[in-house]
Amino acid sequence: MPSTSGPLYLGFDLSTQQLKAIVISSDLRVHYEAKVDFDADLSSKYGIKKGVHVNEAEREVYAPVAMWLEAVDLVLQRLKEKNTPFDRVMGISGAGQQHGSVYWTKQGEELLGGLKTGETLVQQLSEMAFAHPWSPNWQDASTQKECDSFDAELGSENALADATGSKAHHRFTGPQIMRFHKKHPDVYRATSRITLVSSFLASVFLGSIAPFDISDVCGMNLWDIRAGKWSEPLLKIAAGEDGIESLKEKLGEVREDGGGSMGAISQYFVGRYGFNANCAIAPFTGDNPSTILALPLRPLDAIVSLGTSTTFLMSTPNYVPDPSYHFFNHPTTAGLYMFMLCYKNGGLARERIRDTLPKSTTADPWAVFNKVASETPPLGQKTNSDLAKLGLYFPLPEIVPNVRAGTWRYTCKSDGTGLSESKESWSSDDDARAIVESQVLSLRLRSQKLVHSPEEGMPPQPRRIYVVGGGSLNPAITRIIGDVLGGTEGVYRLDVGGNACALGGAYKAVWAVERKEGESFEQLIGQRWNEEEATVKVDEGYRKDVWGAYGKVLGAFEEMEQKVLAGEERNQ
Ligand SMILES: Nc1ncnc2c1ncn2[C@@H]1O[C@H](COP(=O)(O)OP(=O)(O)O)[C@@H](O)[C@H]1O
Ligand SMILES: O=C(CO)[C@@H](O)[C@H](O)COP(=O)(O)O
Repeated sequence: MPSTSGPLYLGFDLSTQQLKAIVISSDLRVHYEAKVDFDADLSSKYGIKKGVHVNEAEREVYAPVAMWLEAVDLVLQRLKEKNTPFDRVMGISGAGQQHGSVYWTKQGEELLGGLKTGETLVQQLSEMAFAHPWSPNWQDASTQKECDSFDAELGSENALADATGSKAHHRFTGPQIMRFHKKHPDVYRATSRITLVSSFLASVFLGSIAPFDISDVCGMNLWDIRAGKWSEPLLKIAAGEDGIESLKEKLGEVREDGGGSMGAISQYFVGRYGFNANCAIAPFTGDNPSTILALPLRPLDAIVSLGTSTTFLMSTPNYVPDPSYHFFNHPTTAGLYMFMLCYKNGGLARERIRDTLPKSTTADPWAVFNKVASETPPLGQKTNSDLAKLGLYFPLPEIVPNVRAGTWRYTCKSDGTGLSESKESWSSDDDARAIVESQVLSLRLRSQKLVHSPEEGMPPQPRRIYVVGGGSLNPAITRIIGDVLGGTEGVYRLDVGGNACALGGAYKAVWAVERKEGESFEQLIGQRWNEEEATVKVDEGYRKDVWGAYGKVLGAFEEMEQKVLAGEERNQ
């Protein structure tokens, strides 16, 4: 039953394919939800596919900013149609897909502060508020040269990872700005402010340009995490001949406090939708930092986010950066960090394999995929003497490892020896299981340094694995996650389906407004979070024999990646 009194809090997730909104009460119960699917609702107007445009020739991927503005009004309209009492919403926060950049004009800042309630956001902003109509998307792979400069600037990719939490990556905003500046110098100079997607969405609700938040800023290769300030040498190479000061002005400040209020909601939303004029706009963050806020994550618990991207997330007090993964500041708690692995070939790569199978005759488009993936034995081995099947499925150039698009199929013996490229053709049934196994084997390989034995006699693995995102609804996928990754307490789905990220944003809004002096996010949410209501166990997790079988081929999996990477050099 929707709550009939008391404050409500609104969380957003502006992701690659959708804008999602969720409304909760102080006790964290969900009362209203709505979403806009860019392909289903707006592709006829914006011509996007899976939320973006692609320029193959330059490996560019980008999204129309105007589409996001239109989606904000549309998702609020849909919440209104569900009779959401906007006048009771006392806090708003949320998240945006990470690394994307938005280029505002000076006039955009002025327009933001004087929006008329009789016209929509897209009518008032799309023409004049942006120096560039597009936002480079995290799937972009056009910045290899710029990444080489970033990796070299501090001496090595290790030094860059140590300073900023990551080595240089195509999608990271610093290399993106560096290329943007070279490719569009006049547009760059006409740019008054550069925001991330998260601070773009916060700015729309705030009615002025919002600062970066302390976590999402770590996805730029520009923020010195240890020093807690912009890295001057890295700003310098991004800024080019226009100089560091002009870029500093465009970037603005970084807000250290993930909570509190950046100001009251823009009058546009009060007048047009009836929001409470005192509704606080809290900092918005990246989609992955927001996802780890969707539950009080304990050390050694892990989240696998099965969205367009596949990400593996853990919260840790230890800053142990390495070029093979990512570290970000925690979005609400100083002294904690978010460990992240991120893969470009996530949901869409799984969809492509699904679509090679016979079409499902039921309402579930994944029914056939699930059947064959579940009925195919681990590693495709009908007997232990059969060769184990290992594959890599990258319809897009991959991030981890940094390799060209392609599909590779190898086999090895059960003990991991005898790795060789597979000579016989594999069936789509083989591929259905192998793509999920390969994605989870990569998570296991790269998270080894972050996990230890959760209890006496158990091998190093996460204690609990929470699955979120669209793919978390899939029982075949969650079973393979348990088989490969383990989880001594099992695999759990956050029972908000694909909405964990928006839910994390809503929880952040509750904490931002209701926290007592010095009360941490973990304390406040931990006291109110109802685990039984919020999660459902979807798999047993650790099974000794099958977990051990995957462990025996982990070295072969890594060797396969090395062979493919070696082919990368030959291919260049
Ligand atoms: N039942 C399912 N099985 C597997 N994948 C699914 C299922 N339902 C949705 N998905 C996948 O989830 C992805 C979208 O998840 P979502 O978390 O909403 O993504 P994002 O946040 O990146 O927009 C799509 O790529 C879709 O293929
Ligand atoms: O690039 C990353 C993280 O580094 C991606 O996780 C993006 O942040 C977008 O993810 P989706 O929410 O669209 O899957």
